[in-house]
Amino acid sequence: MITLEHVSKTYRLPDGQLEAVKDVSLHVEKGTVHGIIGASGAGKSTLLRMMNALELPDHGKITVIGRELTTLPEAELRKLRQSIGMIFQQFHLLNNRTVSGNVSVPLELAGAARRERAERVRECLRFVGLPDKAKQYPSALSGGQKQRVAIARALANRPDVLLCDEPTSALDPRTTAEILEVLMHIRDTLGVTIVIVTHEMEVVKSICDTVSVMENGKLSDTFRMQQRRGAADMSAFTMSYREQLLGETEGRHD
Ligand SMILES: Nc1ncnc2c1ncn2[C@@H]1O[C@H](COP(=O)(O)OP(=O)(O)OP(=O)(O)O)[C@@H](O)[C@H]1O
Repeated sequence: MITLEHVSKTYRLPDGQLEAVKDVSLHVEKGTVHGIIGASGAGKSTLLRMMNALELPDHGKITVIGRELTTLPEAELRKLRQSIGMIFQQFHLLNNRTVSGNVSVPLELAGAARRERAERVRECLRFVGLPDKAKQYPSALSGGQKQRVAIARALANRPDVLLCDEPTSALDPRTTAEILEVLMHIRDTLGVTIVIVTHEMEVVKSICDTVSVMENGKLSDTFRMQQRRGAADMSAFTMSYREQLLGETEGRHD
């Protein structure tokens, strides 16, 4: 569903350049949740943003839903982006539009008719459990409710892929668990392929089928979560992400 082949990205800065992503290759299978975990500045968000061409790589090939993003003309890229939803840590809702208005935005951009939009907005708000908030403005909602609205907006155009950039980092543990439930429901009932960038181990443990670890712009490890065994009795400071998540060190999955 998503394939990256030898992808690199360098940012040009006033005083030099910064290699944010270095020669990354990765395959995410259809209908799975793939986690990208790693320290701050490792390049996780940059990698995610390249999966819908919000950032373009300097080198390498990115294929999403069978289309090579790196060679698509802008008009086709815009169309393909309708099949790739995205949610963010800070929700990015429009404060001057109601909940319904926010969910309606991608449908308006896609040229959907008013009646079809209204029906789809209702469906999406029901899906995320907020049918009664349609007429509220974002300022009247809790963080968890705002993220549900952002998820409803991301689902409006029936995407095949959902990209999540630290979706629970601004939320408390209980609300985090609720949002992760919604994401699992999306994978299980809609078959959407989900990529989730996080620095929270618990998020990966709860919902990821496969995981990549990013360090200094490179993928240092990729593995499946069902290889999980007993928790190792080691300090989190000396254990690799793989050991902390799986309690073992074998079984590389590329
Ligand atoms: N638009 C940009 N211009 C210049 N440098 C950037 C830009 N975006 C990111 N960077 C730099 O690239 C590196 C990787 O950043 P990125 O946000 O991808 O990492 P991250 O792992 O997602 O970090 P965090 O968890 O803190 O969000 C960092 O050093 C960052 O400062």
